[in-house]
Amino acid sequence: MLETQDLTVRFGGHVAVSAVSCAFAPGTLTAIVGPNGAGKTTYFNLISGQIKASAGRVLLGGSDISSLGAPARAQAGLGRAFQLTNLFPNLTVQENVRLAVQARARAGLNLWRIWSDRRDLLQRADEVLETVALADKRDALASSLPHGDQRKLEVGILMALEPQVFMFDEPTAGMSVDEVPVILNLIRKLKEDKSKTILLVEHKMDVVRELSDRIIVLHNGELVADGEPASVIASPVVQQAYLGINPEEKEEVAA
Ligand SMILES: Nc1ncnc2c1ncn2[C@@H]1O[C@H](COP(=O)(O)OP(=O)(O)OP(=O)(O)O)[C@@H](O)[C@H]1O
Repeated sequence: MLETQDLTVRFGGHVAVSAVSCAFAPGTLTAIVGPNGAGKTTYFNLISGQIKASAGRVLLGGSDISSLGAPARAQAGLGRAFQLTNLFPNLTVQENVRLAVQARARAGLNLWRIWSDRRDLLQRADEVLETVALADKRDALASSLPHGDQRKLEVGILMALEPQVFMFDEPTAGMSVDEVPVILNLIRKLKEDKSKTILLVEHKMDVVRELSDRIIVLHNGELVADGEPASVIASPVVQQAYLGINPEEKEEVAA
């Protein structure tokens, strides 16, 4: 579904992502882990087209999308949650999702079509809001929602866009303890659709271990480990050097 070939970016003399080659299959959730500054977010930015690669290629469904900008990549099927920047703060929760449903339906700017399809669009928007547990807040302004609800709304918008690839960068960051399970449940639900490819950047190893089918580890921009979760997490070199875990804490991680 998604593949990077020798993907590289340099900022001045610093190689932030270095010749990363990796393929991500449909029906899998791959966690991308590594210490701060390892290049995880930059790798995401290269895939979604936020920044331009210095070298290498990104393929989606076998097509080379390297020359496309971020909007065209989104249209091609790459869906990324952007730390709340996808939200229209002054629109209601329902309107935010409705716009995403509409974009998906490619109703575009044809006003007649928008009007005639409006009921369908709203119905689909409401279905999505049920899924992300925001139906009772459909009339609230997005800006008035607490942080956790805004993150849920962002996932809802992404779901409404129905991308082939879902990219989550620390989706539970800044959430309260009781909000975290809601987002994790949503990602679990997404996993049930075996046609979707999910990429997750996440520091919380308990989340990674529970959700992922595969873990890749970046360090200094390089791909240094790739495999099924138990073996990657258990690997001493990954624990000590790349996840910053002391050998004494190993028992805790393995538990
Ligand atoms: N636009 C930029 N210009 C210069 N250097 C950058 C830029 N973006 C990222 N970097 C550098 O690239 C490296 C990788 O950063 P990146 O944010 O991708 O790491 P990360 O693994 O996501 O870290 P974290 O876990 O802290 O979010 C860092 O050294 C960072 O300072």
